[in-house]
Amino acid sequence: MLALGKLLELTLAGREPAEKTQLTVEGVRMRWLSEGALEVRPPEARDNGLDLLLSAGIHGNETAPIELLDRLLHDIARGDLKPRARILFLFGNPEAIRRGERFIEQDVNRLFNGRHEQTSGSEALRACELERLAATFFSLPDRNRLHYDLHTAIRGSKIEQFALYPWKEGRQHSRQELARLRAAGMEAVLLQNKPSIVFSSYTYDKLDAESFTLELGKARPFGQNDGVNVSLLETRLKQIIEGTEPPMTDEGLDGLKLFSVAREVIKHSDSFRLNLPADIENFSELKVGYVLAEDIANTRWVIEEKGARIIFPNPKVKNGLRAGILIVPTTDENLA
Ligand SMILES: O=C(O)CCC(=O)N[C@@H](CCC(=O)O)C(=O)O
Ligand SMILES: [Zn+2]
Repeated sequence: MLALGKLLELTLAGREPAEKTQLTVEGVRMRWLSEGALEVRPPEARDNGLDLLLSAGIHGNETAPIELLDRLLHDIARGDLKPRARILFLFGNPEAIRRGERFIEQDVNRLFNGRHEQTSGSEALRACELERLAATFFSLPDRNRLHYDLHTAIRGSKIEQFALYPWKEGRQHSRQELARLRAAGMEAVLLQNKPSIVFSSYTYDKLDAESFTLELGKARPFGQNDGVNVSLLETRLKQIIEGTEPPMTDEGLDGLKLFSVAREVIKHSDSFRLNLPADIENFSELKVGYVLAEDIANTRWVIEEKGARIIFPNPKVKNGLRAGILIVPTTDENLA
């Protein structure tokens, strides 16, 4: 296997490779760009015009997606997987990955779309570098752009695998992309309805990619991910990479559940209290009238929406950040 296939090993050891560019026997070029960043380019004659960004480890303790990208890279470096797409592999927060922590000082996934400029520290610099790497990668004209930012969740979930689809004024969510996600094993998609500061929102909003955050199960340490079944996603990614994806039928989206954001619950102060059991699962339903949270100056978050469910409840976030998302079921009538 080519040494650059060991991007994860290099990243975990904090090392730069001696050789920055290597070629497989089939002429696939692997190029190390920066810590945790590697570009794969097929020979020109095989290139099918897709630019695919695969990122993981934006949160350092979310190891199943990192292991998945590591397997894909090994297959490419051995010549077992023969790309027809250009690919950028990114391990988002190398220092947090080495320490097995979600982040060190600041959550990198709250520092995109301008946020890193309002703060300082190594994670702000990394978010800036990730934006630059993504922008350079997606700068070639007339190509299809796709970004999957892979995550696992802090808690268990009534729906294990789901995607979050960013929003941009004047742009419609794509039914074709939802069909692709369904084929990749996603059971639900959350359609955003306002701008956001996460990585997938940056590539969707600023770089015109079709972009998604994918949640694949519960976060566990390296080597303990047997409970996270990524086989459908892995198969689909290999097909996307090799240009062998079976045609997608988009009718009915095969039972894919769609949700939209009703409200983001923002923690405003240290007085914030979330009235949920510590072990509550994502997608748990909340009854109308339920007092979900309380904050400074007697402010209360009361459930008003019928069929509301909670995802990513987390009272430990910093003040000013999202402490949960209230979602409601929606239909496919506004898809492009
Ligand atoms: O389990 C949790 O509370 C968080 C899991 C996670 O890291 N999710 C992403 C979602 C990003 C998005 O909103 O698209 C995050 O919170 O950064
Ligand atoms: Zn995450």
